[in-house]
Amino acid sequence: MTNPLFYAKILLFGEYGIIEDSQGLTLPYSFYKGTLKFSSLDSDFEKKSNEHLTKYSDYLQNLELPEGFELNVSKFKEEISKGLFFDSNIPQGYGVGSSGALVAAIFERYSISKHEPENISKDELKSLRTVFGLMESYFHGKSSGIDPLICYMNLPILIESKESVDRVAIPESEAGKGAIFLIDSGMTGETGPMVQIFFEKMKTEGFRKTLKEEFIRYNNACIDAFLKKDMNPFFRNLKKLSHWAYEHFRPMIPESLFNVWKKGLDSNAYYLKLCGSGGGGYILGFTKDYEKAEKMLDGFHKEVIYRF
Ligand SMILES: Nc1ncnc2c1ncn2[C@@H]1O[C@H](COP(=O)(O)OP(=O)(O)O)[C@@H](O)[C@H]1O
Ligand SMILES: C[C@@](O)(CCOP(=O)(O)O)CC(=O)O
Repeated sequence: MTNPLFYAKILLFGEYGIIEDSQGLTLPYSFYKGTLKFSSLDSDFEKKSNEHLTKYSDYLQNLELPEGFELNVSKFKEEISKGLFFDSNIPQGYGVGSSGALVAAIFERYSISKHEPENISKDELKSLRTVFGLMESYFHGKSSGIDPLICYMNLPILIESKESVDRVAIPESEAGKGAIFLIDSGMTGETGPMVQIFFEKMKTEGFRKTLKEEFIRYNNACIDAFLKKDMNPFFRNLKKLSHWAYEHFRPMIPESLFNVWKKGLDSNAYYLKLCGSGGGGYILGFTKDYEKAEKMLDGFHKEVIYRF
């Protein structure tokens, strides 16, 4: 039997806001995926992945999980010694959840109690999120646990607040002129340092105030409008969100995209926002006319993730 596949994820809305109790919306992204596999570890990638797993298994061995959750770490270690690696094309440090997919795959294979994603209640989702948060913290410091959760469930997830997450139905993608797309900044980013910059900014009262009164308001309004497919308020709030990030999330915007970020705001042809913590990796773009936006963003590598 082959092992299950775990997909990349896209945090469409909620980066940083979810740390401060905003809503968030996250989707599986099946273009990239990973699965646990055995091999003779001939390639560099396989060898390196296997080494990562060895280090991670040491962390898991010392990790206390909440009651009712336990991982069979000795089986994990035994399988690592037999050539286990995570066969994944999810780019690392790109904000699309390579470590989340890995955590979900490990949990699926080594959790002693079985959890069927189809039958999980809202309360169990909350406990799973806590477990995943602890497991994923190894990779980039404190983790919200959302990445492995979405990956494990393989369904869009609405983050309602710090305490509460639920499954959500996303409007069907359809062949229209509009698109949501990823732009490659051409460099990797690291979540830990970016989150640190965010907390540094949070020490200033002015920043806390604008985050709460503006950023979180636009963010939540975007989610609301997107789920209702209410495209005019959606784009109105997207513009505000993009402009706010241009002013206040400057260190998180990869330099290679700084000018085109502004160009989108000035022309209204498209709007850019962070995709996860930023600093590198992918940035998200939204446009009512992809053909036009694509021409304006000539030379950048793009991937369309949703059409409307
Ligand atoms: N295929 C893989 N095999 C082993 N470890 C992996 C693999 N993919 C990702 N990882 C682990 O996840 C880390 C990257 O996770 P992270 O820094 O959170 O970035 P991302 O935004 O891609 O999740 C890597 O440094 C590595 O430890
Ligand atoms: C920046 C943050 O809000 C979103 C996650 O970012 P990333 O998808 O791991 O790059 C951090 C977090 O909530 O864990």
